[in-house]
Parts: sequence; structure tokens; C-alpha cells
Amino acid sequence: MTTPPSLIIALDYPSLDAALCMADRLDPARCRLKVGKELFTRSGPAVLEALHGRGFEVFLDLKFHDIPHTVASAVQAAAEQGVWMVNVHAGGGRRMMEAAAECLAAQRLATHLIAVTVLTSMEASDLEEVGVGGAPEDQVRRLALLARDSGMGGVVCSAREAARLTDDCGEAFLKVTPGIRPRFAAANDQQRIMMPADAMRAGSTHLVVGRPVTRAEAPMAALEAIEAELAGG
Ligand SMILES: O=C(O)c1cc(=O)[nH]c(=O)n1[C@@H]1O[C@H](COP(=O)(O)O)[C@@H](O)[C@H]1O
Repeated sequence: MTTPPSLIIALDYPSLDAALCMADRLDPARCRLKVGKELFTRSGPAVLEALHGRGFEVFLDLKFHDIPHTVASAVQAAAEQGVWMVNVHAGGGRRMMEAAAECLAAQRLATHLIAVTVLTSMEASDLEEVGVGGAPEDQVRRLALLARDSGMGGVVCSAREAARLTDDCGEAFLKVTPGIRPRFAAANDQQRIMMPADAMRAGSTHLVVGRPVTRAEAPMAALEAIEAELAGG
């Protein structure tokens, strides 16, 4: 029986009130929450305090991508606010990722630090346009190995790449996978997608789900359907 991955619900909302309205329908024992660029730009650190006050573990998804000192300082700022996980963009390179990892280690901050590889919205033609030839999974693997060697605890990738990354980087290396689409959900702008149970079997350690739940007519029913699919194995 495959261990069900942890569910992370993406609170992509235009206001703190809307995000908390959804959060108040969720159970911290059944899911973690992700705060991304839209909500954090609207509400700032207040959203972290509000969600932590409700007992949630929070993934702060700002995909930091800058010079090493700037990213190390930003990751430290996130970790000092008690977030469970924070991400950087592996495209920032080895020295940027090492600086961030070393900063958290030096400060003994326990926040999970992971790196985004190739956005799940991208396919081969998109990568080609930005100068990256070859298949997305090859670029994901290249960046995942670099992230591992730079002290990251895992990566963001699509579930399509999870199995290979487990082979390359080990079971303990976190595979946080957005682009999760139950049968009832539209793909939207996601390209490299996978159904929840298939993602679990592929070795994803954490499923990131946004619009299939947050934009559903009945969000709680949608969430329960995903949980049931995962429980079914
Ligand atoms: O780092 C992320 O969370 C992320 C990386 C990635 O490659 N793809 C991706 O979709 N995400 C985020 O995951 C969430 C996916 O949301 P839905 O497409 O609505 O399920 C959004 O908040 C995205 O910003």
C-alpha cells in the first residue's frame, strides 16, 4: 500500500478574507496550506500569522530567484516567521541555493527548503523558447540533482518526474507536485498534469492542489473526492 502523500491546498485568493474563509473550512490535521504570490502580495505576513493561529502548517511559495545574499536573507525572513516550507527557483544556481541552505543551517531554522525545477505549466516548446533544449524531464532531473547537491531538501516538479527523481535522489528527497488534476477538474494553464492517485503511485511526497478545490462549486466535496481517491490507493 503506497503511503498517501500529504495534501497542500493552494490558497490562491485575491484577499485575506477570501483565503481565511476557505481555511476555516479546512482541517489542519488533513492538509497543509500554500500561500503564493497573489495572496502574499495582497496581505503580506498577516496571512502567515492568521493561518499559524489556526494551527496550519504553511508552505510559503514565493519562488525566490535572486543573487545569493538576497535569497539567503529572504529565506531566513520566511523561516523566522515559522513557515513549514519555503521555495527558491533552482534556476538561480548552485551558489544561490547553497547560500540559502547554509543560512538556515547556521540559524538552526527548521523550515523545509526546496527548489522549483521546471514549472508544471511548461512543456518542451516553452523551454525551447527560453533557450532550454530537450525534454522537460531532462531539465527537471538536471535541476533536481543540482538542488540536491546544493543542500535542498527536495524540489517542486510534476508528478510525471517523481519516480525518476526518487531513483536519482532517494525516497527522503521531497517531491512536491502541483499540476494535480482529478478526473473532474480542468487542466487550466497546467501542462504536465497527473491524477491524484497516479501521482501518489508515482512517488510524489506532497500533492499541491489549488483550483480543483478552491474553484470547485462544492470545494469540500471536491477535497473529499481527492482524499477518497488517495485512500483508494
Ligand atoms: O511552486 C509552486 O507551488 C508551483 C510550481 C509549479 O511548477 N507549478 C505550480 O502550479 N505551482 C503552484 O501550485 C499551485 C497550483 O494551483 P492549481 O493549478 O490551481 O492546482 C499554484 O499556486 C501555482 O503557483
